[in-house]
Amino acid sequence: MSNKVTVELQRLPHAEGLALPTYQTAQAAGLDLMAAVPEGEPITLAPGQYALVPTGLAIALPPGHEAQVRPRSGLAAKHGVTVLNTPGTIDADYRGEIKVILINHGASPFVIKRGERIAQMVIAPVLQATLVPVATLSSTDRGAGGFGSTGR
Ligand SMILES: O=c1ccn([C@H]2C[C@H](O)[C@@H](COP(=O)(O)OP(=O)(O)OP(=O)(O)O)O2)c(=O)[nH]1
Ligand SMILES: [Mg+2]
Repeated sequence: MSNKVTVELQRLPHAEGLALPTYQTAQAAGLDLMAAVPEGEPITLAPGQYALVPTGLAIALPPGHEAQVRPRSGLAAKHGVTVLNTPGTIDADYRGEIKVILINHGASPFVIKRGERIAQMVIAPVLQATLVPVATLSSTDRGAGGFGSTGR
């Protein structure tokens, strides 16, 4: 089964000179996204602070797909930095710049320089539901049990 899909990519002027996002290994799920902040003007996130970080990229996904903006585990494990709205959703009809909402949950300021890999983007198929209102739902063993109903 092929897992390849073609996605149109537009590099905005402030992405000039930055490498294209790439899959870092043969079967990587995510394309690493780079910060397109101006050279010499890094963003510094104080502990607890968040910011919208530009990538300088826009895409046109095929209908029936989305892109998910996910954290990089290395930034989370080493610096406490993650994507605030993870997974961020890029809709197939969005043509604006992809931006990453990064938050610093760590104890030290985190500096984001131009070209730094800040997040990863996973392309995924999506289903759109046709909602059918009903009076009663089909019954199951679980029923309304949740939130730890099966034990700790
Ligand atoms: O991390 C993100 C999340 C979203 N977007 C862009 C692409 C997406 O298609 C659009 C809208 O995102 P979302 O639906 O999550 O935000 P919203 O607050 O519901 O805004 P809208 O009313 O524009 O849908 O913003 C990003 O660039 N980065
Ligand atoms: Mg929305």
